[in-house]
Amino acid sequence: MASKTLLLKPLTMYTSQSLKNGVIFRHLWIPALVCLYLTKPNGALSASWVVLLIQTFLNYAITARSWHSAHNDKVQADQGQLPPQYPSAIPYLGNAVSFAWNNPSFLSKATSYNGTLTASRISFLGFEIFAFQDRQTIAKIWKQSTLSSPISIYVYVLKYFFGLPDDVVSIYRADNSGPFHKSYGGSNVPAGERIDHITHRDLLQSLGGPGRLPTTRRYINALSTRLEQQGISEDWTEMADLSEFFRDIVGSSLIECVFGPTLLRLNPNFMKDLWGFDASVPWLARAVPSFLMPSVYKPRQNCVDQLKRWYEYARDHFEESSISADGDGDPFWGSKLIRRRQEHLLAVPKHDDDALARTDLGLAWGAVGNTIPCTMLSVFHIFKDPQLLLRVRTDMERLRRDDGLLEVDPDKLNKEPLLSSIYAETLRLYVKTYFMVSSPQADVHLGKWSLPRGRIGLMNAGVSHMDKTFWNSQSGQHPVGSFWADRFLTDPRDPQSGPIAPEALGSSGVTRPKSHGLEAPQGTPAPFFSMDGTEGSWFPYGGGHSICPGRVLAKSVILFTSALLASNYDIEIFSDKVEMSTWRFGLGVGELKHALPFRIRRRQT
Ligand code: HEM
Repeated sequence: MASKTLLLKPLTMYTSQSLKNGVIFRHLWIPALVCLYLTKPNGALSASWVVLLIQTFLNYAITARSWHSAHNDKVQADQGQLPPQYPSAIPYLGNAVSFAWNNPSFLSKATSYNGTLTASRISFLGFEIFAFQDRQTIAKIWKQSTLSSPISIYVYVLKYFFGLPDDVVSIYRADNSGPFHKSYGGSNVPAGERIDHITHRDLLQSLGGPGRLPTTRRYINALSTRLEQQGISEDWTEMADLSEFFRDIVGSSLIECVFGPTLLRLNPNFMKDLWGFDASVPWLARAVPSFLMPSVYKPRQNCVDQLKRWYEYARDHFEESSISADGDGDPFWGSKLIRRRQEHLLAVPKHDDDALARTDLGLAWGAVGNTIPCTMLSVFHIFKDPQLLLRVRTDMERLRRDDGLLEVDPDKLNKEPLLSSIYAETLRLYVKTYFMVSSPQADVHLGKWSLPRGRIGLMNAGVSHMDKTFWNSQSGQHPVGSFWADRFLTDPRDPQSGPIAPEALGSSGVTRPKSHGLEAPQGTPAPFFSMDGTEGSWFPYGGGHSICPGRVLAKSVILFTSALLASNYDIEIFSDKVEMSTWRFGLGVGELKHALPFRIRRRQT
């Protein structure tokens, strides 16, 4: 009896569930076509088309009905249910066409209901993706230790973006031990093959830990030297494109502060090839084979060859005494981070110079890919608004009087309220990265929704960054799609100020940002910068343990470059707007559709 119940229960559950979800009705075309085939009436072909058309309509109606009812049914906040399926007409194909055709607009539609961000299951080509965009769920995702390892996405990126050979990728694929010091329970990956942990430990210590300040100081020196070398005088110099200027001057300075001056001295074309690689990334991400587009693969190979040449030279010339007094920099390897990667990554099985060069290409691209366009866009907005430029210059005058700009403590600069707000607003407006998470071992409960074991969860920063119900627009004066330098400033005297819309405050525990003692020293309640409450809505760097390890360095680069240019130069940009293409949607900052011609001169002092 018991065994009969055990057998029948899943069957009846499946049938009633299937009826409820309309699964049975979605496959009526199969018996209909079989009947047509067996009876072969006149006009069978046209009748088959009619059957398929009716079925398409029926499918759409059924999935749309369950999509609406899932959102209209009262769901308890902590129920942990599967997100509803986004309506689609054709089984197997699912939402593939809309997803590929206009990805940004499809994703926005598929993850909102009645103007509120939500979650949905998007199906295509037999696959199912769990798209989460509501801020409560995203904030929960960042806190889940089981979703901390980016290894599943790493495997794809290393293979397709950087061309890591399969035998090396297999080491990453086999590593289920997680990024933490202690392996995940159940994992028996040997310590020397814990590539997730080995990579992250060095990145976190060098970019977020003791290595961050020396690296930032090297950036400050490299940038100011490069700008001096441009020979920009007090007379205007015209240049063809602000983006090119930043890629060259700011990009080289950032690469130099991590990889040292020798890489660029030995390989004068490295930056050109690195940006060539950056332009190829959307093709590589779509796995376009090299025999169809060999030109897409050329800059990547050039970068790898140049990195390998540099390794040989640095090995021949580096000595312990080359390390600078701060214990971090050296002229050959550039930084402790690179020395550690040489030591630790080459010790991992299957890793040789070629494999290391491909992961170092990842580090170089990770450093400049988003930082440089964001720095350029911050500077664009500052110089396009004379009032804003004046405010930044006034703030920098104060800082200059206290410390001098080149000697400024990077952590002190990073606390400047107006510059910080410009930085946060630039990233909000332009960074549209996709994030994927997966839990290989267990289902994950995310409050209202859940993510089953082994399934892929997807979030897009761009969708959340444009959430009209969350971001403060001061009653529509500063729409979410426009740049507003003060969006992230909270004025204690103005209840309408701050990053979060007053109507969104109070909902689901979101409160008005607190000053954390950042008021002006005289005790006047001056506007302060705070990101409090924006955790599930502002995530250009991702979140949780796999959050970008270079984020504080990136902020220093953006703030210092903006401060230096605003203080020492006049820049006139001959274009009033920036138009981004959607070709790179999901891969970080979009690509500008046009050049930004400008002129520059040194300010008279
Ligand atoms: C505005 C600038 C930047 C943005 C928007 C950005 C964004 C990101 C994002 C979204 C990720 C993936 C996080 C995840 O997997 O969840 C990432 C990873 C990474 N970023 Fe950044 N990043 C920036 C600047 C930098 C800088 C300046 C560096 C270093 C010098 C850097 C180094 C890295 C590295 C090494 C990784 C891979 C970390 C890993 O192994 O998981 N990034 N970044």
